[in-house]
Amino acid sequence: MSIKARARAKINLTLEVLGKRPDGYHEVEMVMQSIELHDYLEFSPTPGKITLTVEGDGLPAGAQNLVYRAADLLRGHRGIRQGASIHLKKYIPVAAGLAGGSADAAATLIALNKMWGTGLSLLDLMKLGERLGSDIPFCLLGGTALARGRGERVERLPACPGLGVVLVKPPFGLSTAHVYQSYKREVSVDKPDHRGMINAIEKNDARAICSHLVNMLEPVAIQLQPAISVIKAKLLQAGALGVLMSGSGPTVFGLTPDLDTAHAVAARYNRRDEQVIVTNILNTGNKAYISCD
Ligand SMILES: C[C@@](CO)(OP(=O)(O)O)[C@H](O)COP(=O)(O)OP(=O)(O)OC[C@H]1O[C@@H](n2ccc(N)nc2=O)[C@H](O)[C@@H]1O
Ligand SMILES: Nc1ncnc2c1ncn2[C@@H]1O[C@H](COP(=O)(O)OP(=O)(O)O)[C@@H](O)[C@H]1O
Repeated sequence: MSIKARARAKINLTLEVLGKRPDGYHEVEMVMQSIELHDYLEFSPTPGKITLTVEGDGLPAGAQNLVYRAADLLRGHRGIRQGASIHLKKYIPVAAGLAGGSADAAATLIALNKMWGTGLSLLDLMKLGERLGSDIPFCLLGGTALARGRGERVERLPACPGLGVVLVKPPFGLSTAHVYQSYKREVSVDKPDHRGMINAIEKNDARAICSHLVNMLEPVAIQLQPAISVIKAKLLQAGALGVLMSGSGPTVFGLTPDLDTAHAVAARYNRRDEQVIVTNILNTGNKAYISCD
């Protein structure tokens, strides 16, 4: 039986850096949100080994790819002898602050747990996934969530309203490690008001959500790549209700009341060499965020 999965991207509605940890990571607190934009993955059983083919974006198809590493991790964890042939079709921009790699790894854990019958719970998979990246536990849970620790301690929040999202990805990547290493507390914005953001979400208040958008990594990313602040200004000019850089960047997202308005904002956006993608906040109720069929 083959399994098809959608690996959804994420944006950060708030991101607070609380300080450096002894293990070299930074303590963070952030409100994270799944969006419809997704990669496609297809899994088929094969005897013995793991093979991966990748369509789009010059990504490694070998053991460096997070899809391969997630499959290998699950196999080793449960002493599996079975193999898998995996095809990945990329749509999420790479090294963009949208957790595309983490989303693919999360989808791989869910799909192979099903195909191989390893029987791990979602919590087991989240525990296993955090070894591969701080965003993987969130990508496994999906929806609207509060993340703490280095990002691996996630708890579900009330669902964010289905707003439109315009993503603008400049023609360069930003390494998550480099942005965190360059972070300086003094060069930052005020701390986010997570509780205020959560109240705005509970009230379905799009304007209040936009007024609470704060990412403490944004100033250092803008120091590294000033084009990010130009993109923010152009997105507001095009009619977005609120704008923010996602995660460690460089992608900037603009929020709109609905998907149609997001298409109108994208059409008005004065693009140069940026990639512009229209999508929406994703809420699937109590259905899984990683759809496997
Ligand atoms: C399992 C790994 C790491 O040991 O294998 P290698 O790739 O190093 O072999 C994976 O890359 C997985 O790396 P991990 O570092 O967890 O990935 P991410 O969570 O995306 O973080 C990338 C980098 O950003 C910085 N970072 C990230 C999150 C955070 N809360 N604070 C940080 O300082 C750290 O320098 C971290 O190394
Ligand atoms: N399947 C994958 N998709 C995207 N990036 C991947 C994948 N596998 C490994 N990577 C590597 O992981 C790093 C982080 O990618 P990604 O998760 O897209 O960035 P971000 O965490 O900024 O959203 C990139 O340097 C990329 O080379």
